[in-house]
Amino acid sequence: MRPPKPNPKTRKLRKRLLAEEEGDEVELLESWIDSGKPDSGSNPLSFPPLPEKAPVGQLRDGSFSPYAGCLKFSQLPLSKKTKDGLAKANYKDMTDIQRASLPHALCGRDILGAAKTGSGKTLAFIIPVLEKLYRARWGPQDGVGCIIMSPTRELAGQLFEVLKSVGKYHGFSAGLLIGGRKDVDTEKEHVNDLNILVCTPGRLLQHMDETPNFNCSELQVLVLDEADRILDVGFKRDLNAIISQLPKQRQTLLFSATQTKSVQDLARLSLKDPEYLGVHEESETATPSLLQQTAIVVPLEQKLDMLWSFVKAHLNSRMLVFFSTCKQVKFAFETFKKLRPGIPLKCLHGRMKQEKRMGIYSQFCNQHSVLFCTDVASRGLDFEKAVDWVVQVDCPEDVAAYIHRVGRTARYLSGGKSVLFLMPSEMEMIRKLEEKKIPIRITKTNAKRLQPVSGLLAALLVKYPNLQQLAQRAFTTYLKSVQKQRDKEIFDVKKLLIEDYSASLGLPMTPKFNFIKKVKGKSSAELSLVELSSAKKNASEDNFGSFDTSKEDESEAEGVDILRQKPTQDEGKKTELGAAGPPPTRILKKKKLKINMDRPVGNKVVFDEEGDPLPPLAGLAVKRTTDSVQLDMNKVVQNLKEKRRQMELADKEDKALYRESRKERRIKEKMKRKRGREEEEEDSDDDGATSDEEVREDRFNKKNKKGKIYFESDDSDNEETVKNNKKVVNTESISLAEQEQLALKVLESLHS
Ligand SMILES: Nc1ncnc2c1ncn2[C@@H]1O[C@H](COP(=O)(O)OP(=O)(O)OP(=O)(O)O)[C@@H](O)[C@H]1O
Repeated sequence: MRPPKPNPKTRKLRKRLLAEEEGDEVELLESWIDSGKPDSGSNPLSFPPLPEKAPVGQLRDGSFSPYAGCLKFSQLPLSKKTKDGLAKANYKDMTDIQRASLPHALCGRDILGAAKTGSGKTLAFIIPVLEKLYRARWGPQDGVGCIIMSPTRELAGQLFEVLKSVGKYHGFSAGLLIGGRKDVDTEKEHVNDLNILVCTPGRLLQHMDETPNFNCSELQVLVLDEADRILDVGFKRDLNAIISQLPKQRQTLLFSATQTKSVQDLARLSLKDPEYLGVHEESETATPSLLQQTAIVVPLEQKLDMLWSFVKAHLNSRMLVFFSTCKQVKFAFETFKKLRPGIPLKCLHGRMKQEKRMGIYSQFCNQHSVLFCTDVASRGLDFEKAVDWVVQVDCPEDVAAYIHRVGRTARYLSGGKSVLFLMPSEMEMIRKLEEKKIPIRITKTNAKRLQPVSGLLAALLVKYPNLQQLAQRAFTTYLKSVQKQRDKEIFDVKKLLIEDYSASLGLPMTPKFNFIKKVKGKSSAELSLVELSSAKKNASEDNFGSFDTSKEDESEAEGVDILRQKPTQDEGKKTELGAAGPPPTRILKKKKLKINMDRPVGNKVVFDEEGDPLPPLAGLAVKRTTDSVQLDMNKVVQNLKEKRRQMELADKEDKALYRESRKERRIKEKMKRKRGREEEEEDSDDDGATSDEEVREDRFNKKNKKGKIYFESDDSDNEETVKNNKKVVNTESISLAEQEQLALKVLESLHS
């Protein structure tokens, strides 16, 4: 069907001719756009998606907009300033999503735009924003006219750059409002003068809460890039608070490669008859056609070996490597850096300072290197020079996350490759990917090409104790992240060979953690990690096959078997760098660990026939065979129980002490803040948040706490502080003589 020609007798055309005569570009644009608008018609969300190859720009009534056949930006009713900006940035031909959405967006309609990663969604909303404000003759005095929101700071920065380049001939003021910047006060002074805000939800809300007279009541356009992410639970509170402060009369544009169609989500945004434009829905694949995707089956304990081998085999590539948590990123980065693979390594995660994050981002754009990162880099980022490989060491939380991660390569017209490490227990992910039209080839590990790195890591951990801590944190945060995943079909922490994983990080002992409760009907409040892995070993045997439990079971029956020994100094030297090879076999079981808790690590304990421990060397004389060593198990168990009780008591005391000191510290911090020394909430690397999601959660809580200091006078901690302060002030303000008298009185009362 051909686009209808505008009737020359219409009022619209007369208006246009008049505008042409007067040289009024805005009037001209308005009349052009009016002539392309459909007269009426409602657009239910079930509006059929446009076939990829059909002409885009179809209107609700089935006809085509006069601009439907446009292939170039120059054919659209755009202001000269925008056209010049586009030409200067070398944008000439429109991509599918731009062709589909611009005719609607320019008419002022709400849009739900979905198109593959790297297909040019950014211009599909930047252009309408500029045009809307231009046609409204928006000026500095009009304040905030448009808000463009992004889930991450890096992406916000990138959008801001595109806005600056395409909008360079317009006179609008625009600002980048993202967390982690220290100049929030300067920002507060200027934010009211800005016409376009490119921001993350947290920072925008901060201004809404704290900046005097911050006003968005005249907002014309709201854009959510990566809309499904911003509408996700992680941003729910922030977004709801923001939306409640925006006028309902506005244009709303939502874009993402994995668009939400949830009516609930859309209701939250009060969309009006939105156009759903899923330009690639009919496409054979949901990912870019030039992307080659592979999955490799890798057991958890071989993931780092595999990564190391992969990096070593691709030294001339630009590679993005995704992990689940910040600590894993940090661990892999710090250890691999020390092992010098022969290519620059970088890391990017939500716990880093903002300047550093931005620095890393631009360095990675300009240099062949490997960037270890969390999902903070998974969405929207368009690296200046093409990324060759996307490696996913940990399985993404869902198909959408997969699409965004791999979408960092094969962007626009370029090709790219991706590889996903999948554990045997995660193979269900393949089915889910295929179901969503993601073509992925599965391969198996080539054992010959695998370069084991665990031995090297173990040596590094001995040499650098801080790395040991990092390894422990990487270990725990990873397990925690698996435990927290919603898709239990894929993620099951109980299927993991935890001890082997710990060994693969180079850890001499499997760390304990206590966040998994009640396994297989056990009612103890907290089970140790080792208990958990023993409980599940049988279940996971099928998957991993190679784990030989027979010996361990035998020795456990004895109840007093040898603990895994910490390498002596000499042994430690043997495992120095270069002496690659798997770490010594690890024999860790619940009971062994309990014994281990009671005495210094690294000593082999041998028991006599009464079940009493022998001095270290006496053990050498004891021949350890099941027949010759008859142990009184009851006594041993009783001993252990008693020791455990003592440990628990000591633990309780420790906890009480810790609580006390934490309380004091909190009081001090609150006082400090009260005195006006408010600090940015960034980057305290030690507070245990695991993923970027938790980092954001942390920030939210901190922000709330900050608020409470000023408004909650009934806080008991606060009261105490105030009372204490009063006391201090009183004592300080009385004279020395008075103080002596006071002391005497106290002494007297004590004597009597
Ligand atoms: N019309 C165009 N002509 C040439 N290049 C374009 C055009 N539109 C976009 N590009 C380029 O394509 C690349 C990807 O664009 P963009 O970042 O907007 O993709 P996206 O769809 O938003 O991706 P993602 O879903 O990952 O966020 C960018 O480098 C951009 O400069």
